[in-house]
Amino acid sequence: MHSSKIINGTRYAEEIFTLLKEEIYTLKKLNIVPCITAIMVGNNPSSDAYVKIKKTKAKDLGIEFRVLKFEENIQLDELSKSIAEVNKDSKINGIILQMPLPRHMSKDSHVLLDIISPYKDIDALTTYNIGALISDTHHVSPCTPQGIMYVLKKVFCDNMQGMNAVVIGRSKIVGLPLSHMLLRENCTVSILHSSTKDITQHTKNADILIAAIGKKHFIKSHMIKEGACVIDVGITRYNSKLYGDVDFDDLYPKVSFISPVPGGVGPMTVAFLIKNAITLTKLQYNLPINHN
Ligand SMILES: NC(=O)C1=CN([C@@H]2O[C@H](COP(=O)(O)OP(=O)(O)OC[C@H]3O[C@@H](n4cnc5c(N)ncnc54)[C@H](OP(=O)(O)O)[C@@H]3O)[C@@H](O)[C@H]2O)C=CC1
Ligand SMILES: Nc1nc(=O)c2c([nH]1)NC[C@@H]1CN(c3ccc(C(=O)N[C@@H](CCC(=O)O)C(=O)O)cc3)C=[N+]21
Repeated sequence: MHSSKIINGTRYAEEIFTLLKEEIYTLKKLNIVPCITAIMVGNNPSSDAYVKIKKTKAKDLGIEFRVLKFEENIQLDELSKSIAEVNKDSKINGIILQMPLPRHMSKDSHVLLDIISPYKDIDALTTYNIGALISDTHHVSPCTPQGIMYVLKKVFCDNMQGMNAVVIGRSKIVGLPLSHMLLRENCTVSILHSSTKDITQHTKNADILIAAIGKKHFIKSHMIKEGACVIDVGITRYNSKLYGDVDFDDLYPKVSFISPVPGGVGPMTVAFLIKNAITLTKLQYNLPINHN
């Protein structure tokens, strides 16, 4: 059982990195150094910050991390060709197409993602890997939802059966895959979004509430049930400070568990990104993979 009310994502991430270090060491003995490439399009200060965090962690662990940056106004054809080249490069084991893409190409994001081989798809966002998750035949799944499930399993000692889980947000990278994973743990899942009529009516019913919206301090204490477990995914940068979707101080007295921003879900995302990269590298070399 988790001993404090505050879910310490940084500590859980360290737990995962300790295990991953051993796997990286084993690969090294076989002369294999996993190599990740992040593809960035346009200038987005948040994306720069996130990619920097990923790169620093990868390098710390002895994993190679390359960044390929393209101009915002690059043509779709040219970008597609470049992604295909990275995909073909046998030295590159895992690819991240950093989201969001510039507005003018966001409608084409699935076309661009599907250029990536499912065996190099660290974010598990290709059509194949989304299908594999649903059919339970996946090797990798999206990083942030994996990180959230890891901490929830710790908090609830692997038993979430019958709990009401309410997810706000239905993106392909967070809300949607997370909802599926909660369903697989036998939670009763509600997915809320921008057209949901009475958000509070649903959130008040949540034993587990997950906010993945991107709206600063959207969740206030009157919106939750006494004793709820609240996971804050949203990150808004405002005056160079980070804010979650949850008003932490307001909710704190009422919750059983709460994840902070920063120091909650973010570090878990990075941990599972590295884990996925190692899994994909092992698959490419036909080595046995660790399912834990
Ligand atoms: N900590 C971490 O590791 C990560 C954090 N994030 C952060 O999480 C947040 C969400 O990211 P992402 O899923 O990519 O974002 P998207 O913008 O793709 O999705 C946001 C979701 O929130 C819903 N939404 C927006 N406004 C409201 C509202 N007023 N009421 C109810 N629902 C609303 C949208 O509904 P609709 O579908 O109807 O538009 C949409 O489904 C962002 O702040 C992002 O920075 C993201 C990934 C990892
Ligand atoms: N293709 C793709 N894959 C992603 O995984 C992806 C993406 N696109 N687009 C954006 C989101 C966001 N994201 C985060 C990564 C690290 C932290 C993180 O480490 N946060 C720390 C510190 C944040 C800081 O100090 O800036 C924390 O919350 O404590 C957060 C968020 C990955 N994303």
